[in-house]
Amino acid sequence: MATAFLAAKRSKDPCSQVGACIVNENNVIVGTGYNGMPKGCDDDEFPWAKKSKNALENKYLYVCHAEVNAILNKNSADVKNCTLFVALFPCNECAKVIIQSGIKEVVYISDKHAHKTHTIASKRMLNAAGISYRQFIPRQKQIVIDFSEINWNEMNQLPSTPVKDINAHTQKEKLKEEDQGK
Ligand SMILES: Nc1ccn([C@H]2C[C@H](O)[C@@H](COP(=O)(O)O)O2)c(=O)n1
Ligand SMILES: [Zn+2]
Repeated sequence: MATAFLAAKRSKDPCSQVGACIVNENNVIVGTGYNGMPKGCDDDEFPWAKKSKNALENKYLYVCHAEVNAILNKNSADVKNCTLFVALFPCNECAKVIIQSGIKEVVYISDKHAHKTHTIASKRMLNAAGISYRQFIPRQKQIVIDFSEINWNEMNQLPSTPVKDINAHTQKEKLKEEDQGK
């Protein structure tokens, strides 16, 4: 699920960044995706509005949902018997693709649109197709990714000297020694 949330960070949707991650029966990741405009449809040019009176100026007619992108991005022959992790419960259009792709389980975090017809239709299809779904309740609310952590010293939790700096230091010492005629 964390991988799904990480994928979501790439979405240009200013309102809802949704990510999805598919794993196979051995829990190996076979695809990730996030909500975005189709290839060739510039994420910076197509509209991200929600409530324009002109439907053509809203995102909904254009955006590819995270679940569909994850399925299309698969790096395996197929996604049969795989599990899909997704932040939001899949809509009816995604449910159709999920069913046809052979995914056997959906794990989601939020079902905030449970009352809406697209979710009710989605559940009706998933139930009929025998695809199980369950809510994921995270044990921890946050995971922090700290890129500087790799340079931290295990013993005292102080940043250790990055390799680049060690080299710079050694080079400085060498130049000093040369200057001193050593
Ligand atoms: N399961 C879902 C649900 C929604 N999305 C995408 C589609 C839109 O880009 C956005 C929803 O927009 P909102 O009406 O919340 O502003 O999330 C998805 O990819 N997967
Ligand atoms: Zn959808």
